[in-house]
Amino acid sequence: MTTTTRATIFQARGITKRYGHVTALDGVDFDLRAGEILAVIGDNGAGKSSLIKALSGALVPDSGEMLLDGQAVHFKSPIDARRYGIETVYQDLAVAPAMTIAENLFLGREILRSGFLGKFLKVIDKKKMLAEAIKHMQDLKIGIRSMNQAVETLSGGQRQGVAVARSTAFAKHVVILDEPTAALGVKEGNMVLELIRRVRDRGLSVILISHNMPHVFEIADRIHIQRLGKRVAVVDPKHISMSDTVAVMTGAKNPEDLPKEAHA
Ligand SMILES: Nc1ncnc2c1ncn2[C@@H]1O[C@H](COP(=O)(O)OP(=O)(O)OP(=O)(O)O)[C@@H](O)[C@H]1O
Repeated sequence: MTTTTRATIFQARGITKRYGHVTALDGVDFDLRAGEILAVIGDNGAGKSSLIKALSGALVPDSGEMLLDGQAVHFKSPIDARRYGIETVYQDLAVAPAMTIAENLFLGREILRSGFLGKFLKVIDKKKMLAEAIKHMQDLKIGIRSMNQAVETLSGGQRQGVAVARSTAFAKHVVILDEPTAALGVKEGNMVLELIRRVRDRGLSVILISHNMPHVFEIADRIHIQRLGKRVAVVDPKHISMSDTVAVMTGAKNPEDLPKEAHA
């Protein structure tokens, strides 16, 4: 199925967020289709983080609406968004460095089993968590020698892999990745791009915030361009050049002047 024929699964309409006299989001619209990688790009201050925070429940907009599978949703916290199968990996990763990979994968969502004192006293089922962690990491082809390794002993790319694996283990619909390759070298960045493709190929939709235009062009099915708190265009990276995309992003080019096929 091509990305143009896919159903829209997550939508936002007219989202507005003001911080005092600063309008971070100025009636922004957003559409994510099933099984696509949608990149969100924009200059500093364009409102990318604010948009992602609204979509992931980390920020409650002043106005506007969000629809998941056509149903209105109101997220008051990231926990609400997670309940609907939307998981976010922030740039600072929030992995627990001293804990093992398996423990990190299930952090805050540990698998429990009945303890010796009967069904009323639950204990953490380490064996099951380890088995599921191994399976999940293998499914995503993340090569790690031991799941019992502390995360602080991993490379940057491997840590990013653990954070992505954790989000995809629990996401039913959407994975939001905030600058997942920003701190990585070329090889590790490519490894993470490959991982993102695998996540998409498993049927999840991915929102990717990135400043790295070559990465965006390599991996995105469509690109949402954010400017001054609004969505100014959604473009098809197969039918637009990187320089025209940047020109729209910075305001040097009017999106209406793009050829028809550049719009997605
Ligand atoms: N908590 C806040 N308090 C006040 N102003 C804020 C706050 N968060 C964001 N802003 C302002 O809102 C606008 C949009 O910020 P946002 O962080 O969403 O943009 P961005 O596109 O993610 O930028 P960057 O690429 O620099 O991270 C900016 O002008 C920013 O200064």
